[in-house]
Amino acid sequence: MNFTSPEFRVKVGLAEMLKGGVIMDVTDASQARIAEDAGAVAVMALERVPADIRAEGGVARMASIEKIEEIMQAVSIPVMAKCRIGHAAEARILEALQVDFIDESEVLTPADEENHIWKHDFRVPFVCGCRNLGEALRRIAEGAAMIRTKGEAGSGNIVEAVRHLRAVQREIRRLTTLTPEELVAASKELQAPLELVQWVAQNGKLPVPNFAAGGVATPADAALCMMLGAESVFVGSGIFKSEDPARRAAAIVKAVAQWQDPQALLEASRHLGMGMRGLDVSRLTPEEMLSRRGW
Ligand SMILES: O=C(CO)[C@H](O)[C@H](O)COP(=O)(O)O
Repeated sequence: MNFTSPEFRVKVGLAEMLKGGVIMDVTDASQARIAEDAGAVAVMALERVPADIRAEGGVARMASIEKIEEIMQAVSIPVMAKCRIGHAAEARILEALQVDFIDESEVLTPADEENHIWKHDFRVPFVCGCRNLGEALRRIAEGAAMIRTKGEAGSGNIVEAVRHLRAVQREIRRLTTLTPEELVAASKELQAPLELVQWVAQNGKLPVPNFAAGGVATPADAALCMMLGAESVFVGSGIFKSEDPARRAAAIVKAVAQWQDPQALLEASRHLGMGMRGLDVSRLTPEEMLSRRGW
């Protein structure tokens, strides 16, 4: 199967190099420099941070080529960029631009409500979001070399990220207890290929790195994601919708690197100024939940 091929393992190796770090959403060169100076391991180029996409509405597309180039020229760390779910043409353009990773993201307006991109056909690695193990395995089957739990992007509320991280870990643990014939039924329930289900059952983890995203607003939120099994954290609105983005960005990097050290977390949490206001996710309608996009 494709997920064990040498080409795929090279893409996964690139994802592995980002473990233990923070990937920050940025919309221009000045935000990208703030991210790099704060110690981000990569930046994610997009036209608006998720909180603005949510507030302003309209169709959210791949960022403009000029903005992505501006960001690529501004920093020396890897640059990722988002394309719409199912938008293989945006992805081909980003690949031609030589971004380091493509995020087929629910944060942008989906281009295809049934099909995600067949990512094995690309040389560039992809990251995709998930809410549970079945969604993660379907994306890996299509060729995603990195998974991130979706959380609720732009909400400033960590509750959905926690829900999704716990769901993935709980479902992985369950698979490790099943017999071979029960794994066949699990594959049907998860709507995921049996070979991938068997691999997860044998290894007790995903075959690609599992990062967290969506709603991280404080160093403590980022540390909580790591405690729940994330191997790295994506942050956007929580930094750039706060009073002091540079300070908060550095504090979140520190919290992810030292998430097991309460004293370090205490220091990272001091003197940050106002955080983003945040939303009560339980009041959002299903249509307003970005995490429900994709399947
Ligand atoms: O899809 C993403 C990963 O790059 C989002 O940009 C990420 O979820 C950011 O969300 P938030 O603005 O809540 O931090």
